[in-house]
Amino acid sequence: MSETAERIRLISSQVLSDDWYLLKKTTFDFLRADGSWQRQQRETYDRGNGATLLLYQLASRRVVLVRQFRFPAYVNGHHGMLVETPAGLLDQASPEQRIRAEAEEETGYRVGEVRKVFEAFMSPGSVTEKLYFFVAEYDAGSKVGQGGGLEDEGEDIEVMELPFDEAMAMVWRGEICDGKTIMLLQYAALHIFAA
Ligand SMILES: Nc1nc2c(ncn2[C@@H]2O[C@H](COP(=O)(O)OP(=O)(O)O[C@H]3O[C@H](CO)[C@@H](O)[C@H](O)[C@@H]3O)[C@@H](O)[C@H]2O)c(=O)[nH]1
Ligand SMILES: [Mg+2]
Repeated sequence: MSETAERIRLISSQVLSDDWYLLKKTTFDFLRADGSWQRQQRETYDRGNGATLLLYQLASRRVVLVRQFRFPAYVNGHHGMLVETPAGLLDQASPEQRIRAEAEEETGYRVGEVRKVFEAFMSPGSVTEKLYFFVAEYDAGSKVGQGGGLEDEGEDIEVMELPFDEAMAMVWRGEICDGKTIMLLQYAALHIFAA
């Protein structure tokens, strides 16, 4: 049992929305550090887990990113066209299996070996999702299709191959403002493209 199992007593759980993904409200008692029990309620948004990948080419010092419209960012004041590392929800597959398929679907690059570099909860106060982060090297022969995503799922993805230094400059200029993408680019700055 985990160290917190004895500190949590589930009281009830209510499904608020079960449409595309699952939103629940759960009531539980939590044993505080001072030994007292406190009743709390939390909403959790469950979309399953996901995986993302930074495609990089060492010799040319380039990376492959994707650009697509993200409605939730749009409703929060952004123009909505986010530049990101390719990513997808796991849908019951393993993270490695899924990221290979997703990378090819979104970018047109078929990757060989992928390396997992870390796992992270991206919004642990409300979203249950854990994201698995990968990196993989590509070369000219890796490009097997156009990418672009699945039109019937509403995906309309532009593939961008650009110098790594330009991608980092886009982070500093605020033009790349997606968390997973910044994390993988910074990983690359430290461990892949470090001078
Ligand atoms: N109809 C409908 N479609 C939806 C809805 N929400 C998402 N979709 C569609 O569901 C598909 C999910 O595509 P994926 O490529 O599997 O996932 P993703 O949206 O790219 O998510 C990835 O990035 C997220 C943001 O960084 C990550 O949170 C997630 O883990 C994953 O890595 C997309 O076609 C998206 O438009 C919805 O409420 N309704
Ligand atoms: Mg995606």
